[in-house]
Amino acid sequence: MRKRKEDNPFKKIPTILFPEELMNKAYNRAEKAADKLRKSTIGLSLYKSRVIEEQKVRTATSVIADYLLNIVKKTPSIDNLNPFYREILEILIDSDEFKKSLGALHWASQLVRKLGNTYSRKIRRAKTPQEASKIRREFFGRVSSILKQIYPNLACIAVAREKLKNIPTVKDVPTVVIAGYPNVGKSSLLRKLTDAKPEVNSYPFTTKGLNVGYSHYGIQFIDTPGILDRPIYERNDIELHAVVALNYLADGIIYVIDPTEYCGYPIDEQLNLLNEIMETFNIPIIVAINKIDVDESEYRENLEKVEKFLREKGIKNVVKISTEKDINLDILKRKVVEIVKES
Ligand SMILES: Nc1nc2c(ncn2[C@@H]2O[C@H](COP(=O)(O)OP(=O)(O)OP(=O)(O)O)[C@@H](O)[C@H]2O)c(=O)[nH]1
Repeated sequence: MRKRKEDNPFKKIPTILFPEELMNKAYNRAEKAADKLRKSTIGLSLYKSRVIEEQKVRTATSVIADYLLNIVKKTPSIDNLNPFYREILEILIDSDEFKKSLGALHWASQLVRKLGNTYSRKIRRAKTPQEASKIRREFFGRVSSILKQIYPNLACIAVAREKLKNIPTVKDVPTVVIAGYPNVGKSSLLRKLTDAKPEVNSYPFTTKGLNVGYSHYGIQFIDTPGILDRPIYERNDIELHAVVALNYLADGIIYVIDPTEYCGYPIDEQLNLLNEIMETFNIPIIVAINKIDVDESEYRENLEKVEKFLREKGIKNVVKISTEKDINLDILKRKVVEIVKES
């Protein structure tokens, strides 16, 4: 599966309670349950205290074991994760530690349940109310030390949750990524292709944020400052993961070229990056030659270079545009819809 098919799966991870908070929750619930029984149970004091202490143990067991198991169940399994999100996860957290931590929570949940059964049985055999209460205290002590043992694992999941839950949900709609050197006109183009003001989302990909815009014809456009705007071989590990993530996400790429070089980047560098992107992504590319409102005599030589390059590479999806003067943007939109349909 190449494309993401679900919303941000990390949003489902429940809030992580730390050992002390979880123990407090278990104590409180156990006390409440015991209170109810105190009022409703009649009988000799030994029988009554056994029933009450057992209730405390059982309530605490289910609070803690269910809570831990719920985290494990609601946390997406890395192996089944859509590749787009898996790449993001690799960027943000140590996935081995994440897996190990989930394993630890599962282990702790089962152990607490087992202890709950063992100690409940012990309480039923207690010879005095004091003994029943001592056994219950011992149970709480053991559970507390299990939770302390998994403290680093809870912390790992909590950190992962914080980092992952805010990844904006990139909608499950056809997606086109806009690439090109800085200042070639990518943000202007994004604004022209989409209806509302694009959302700027913080993304693990880049410190600059990721601009996402939606069009009325159902396509999502993403501008990726900091990622596809200079040579890919200069990328660090994190950014390489980001490139891979984009590869999973995109149905098409618009590569914006500024032949006027007003952007500050020579045309040769712009063509090199286009070449790299074509080699890295196995996705249809449209080349948008921007700023053609500028007098052609200023950049004719560059334009010829671009056209020669495109001919040699066999790139046919090419549109000369001006985002500023709205030239040929309709043709570009039609091409976008075509390549997305094909993809
Ligand atoms: N003449 C002309 N200038 C344009 C055109 N499109 C964009 N520009 C100008 O180019 C500059 C850069 O435009 P942006 O849209 O910010 O470029 P960008 O690629 O998003 O830049 P970064 O966000 O830095 O990556 C701005 O000064 C725009 O006004 C165009 O069609 N014609």
